[in-house]
Amino acid sequence: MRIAVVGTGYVGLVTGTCLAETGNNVICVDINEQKVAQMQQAIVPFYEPDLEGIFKRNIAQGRLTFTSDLESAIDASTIVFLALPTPPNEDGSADLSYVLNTAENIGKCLKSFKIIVNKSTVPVGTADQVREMVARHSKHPFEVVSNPEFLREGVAVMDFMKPNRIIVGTHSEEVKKVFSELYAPYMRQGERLIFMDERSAELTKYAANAFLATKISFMNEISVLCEELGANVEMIRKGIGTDDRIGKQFLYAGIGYGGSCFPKDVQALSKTATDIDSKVNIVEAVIKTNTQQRERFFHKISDFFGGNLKGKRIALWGLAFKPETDDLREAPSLFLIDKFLAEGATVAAYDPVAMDSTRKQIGDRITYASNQYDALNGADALVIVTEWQAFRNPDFDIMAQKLTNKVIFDGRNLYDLNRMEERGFYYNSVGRKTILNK
Ligand SMILES: NC(=O)c1ccc[n+]([C@@H]2O[C@H](COP(=O)([O-])OP(=O)(O)OC[C@H]3O[C@@H](n4cnc5c(N)ncnc54)[C@H](O)[C@@H]3O)[C@@H](O)[C@H]2O)c1
Ligand SMILES: O=c1ccn([C@@H]2O[C@H](COP(=O)(O)OP(=O)(O)O[C@H]3O[C@H](CO)[C@@H](O)[C@H](O)[C@H]3O)[C@@H](O)[C@H]2O)c(=O)[nH]1
Repeated sequence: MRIAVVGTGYVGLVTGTCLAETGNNVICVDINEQKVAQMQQAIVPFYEPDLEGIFKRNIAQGRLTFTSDLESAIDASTIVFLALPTPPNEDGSADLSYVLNTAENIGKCLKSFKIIVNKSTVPVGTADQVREMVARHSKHPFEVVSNPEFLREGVAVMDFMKPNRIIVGTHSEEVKKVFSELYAPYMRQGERLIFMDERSAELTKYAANAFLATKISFMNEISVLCEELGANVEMIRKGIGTDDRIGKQFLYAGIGYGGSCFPKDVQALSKTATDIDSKVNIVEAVIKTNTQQRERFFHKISDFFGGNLKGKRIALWGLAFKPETDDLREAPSLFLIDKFLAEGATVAAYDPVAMDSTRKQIGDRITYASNQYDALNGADALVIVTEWQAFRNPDFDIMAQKLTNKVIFDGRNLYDLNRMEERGFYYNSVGRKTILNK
């Protein structure tokens, strides 16, 4: 099939590349000309494991091309995917300007029938708005489909190639046929392609993210109880996760969820409810707990130093909001950095891939270490923010030598408590007892 993908971020480029991989002809459009030039030279513009190989292969085979010219891409395609940003407005609602401006531009250049597919995360009713916008500028027939994306950064290619399910919101039988064919190569079992109306598809995406965020906030609340009551949240996780009705995933307590999706989508769902004079009590509690969780983590560190961080050197392991990405959107590291600096501490950070993106965003407000151990030189405490594999089994002897104090605050529960006790560290993690150094 001939496909255009508008927006080449984590979703758009993965979508375009993975659709090319199954034989489709894909042209990717981005407004950022520098990014387009990079992709035309077969350079992936961000870090996403497993993308580069299939990206290069499909470019070499002529099935994956790039342009900044929307009209030529629309002319060359029958299906047009929108994978555009929907960042939060100040009031928490989703900013639809990228999607609606593009819909307007598509309307203006429509010359024949197209299926316009929204892959961005958008509030209920956006498909209708896109339809109205295109129709305002075009007399040609078209369909608007809601096809929300569920991939996770860091495993995006696998998630796209082997999805748990694909949701397609459409009322058109013709579209159902086209999508059944388009997505057949990605289906392990036929029933994973779920057709529904557009509004339900739009809400399914928010419900999924809000539910996952709820699991996390729930466990974070339990972690607070664990700390107060002398229980171990990892035991609770195992204890409840083995119940199939609960499931093992997304039960990891930590420093609260971050990333480009959960914070904004949970907020947007709450705003949607407010706009219709409804109330989503659980969702609002999830947001509150998430904020409290990261603040609580900061206060534990501050309290350790008697409430005075002035002149303290903090080593930070991890900047990305999660491992295997360079994405910093709503990363807990940025929250902590702001707090540390505001309190007069200095920060030396190390992240295996997100140092360039951090430097672009916050410049030299912190120092960037060339490896994880150099970040520890003369530090009063190590704070672990992202659970990169390289942090899981570090050399504790080197750490002990480099740190001024053998003090670790671990927001990801990476280490065994007994081993930390043997090693003589002060070790403060989430929802577990604190190990006091000898
Ligand atoms: N990142 C994820 O893991 C993920 C997963 C599922 C859904 N989503 C949703 O998908 C959407 C896209 O997210 P993302 O993370 O890929 O965004 P992103 O910020 O990584 O990428 C967006 C891209 O769109 C481009 N763009 C902006 N305006 C444009 C225009 N007018 N024409 C062409 N290109 C334009 C930008 O230059 C950028 O390359 C959002 O709604 C997001 O909520 C994201
Ligand atoms: O048990 C857990 C699982 C995750 N997290 C945190 O939750 C956030 C989000 O993690 P994850 O879901 O792995 O990353 P994303 O790439 O943001 O993916 C989410 O957001 C995407 C955008 O909507 C969706 O497509 C995905 O299905 C959804 O998992 C991160 O800060 C994680 O540290 C926890 O704290 N505990």
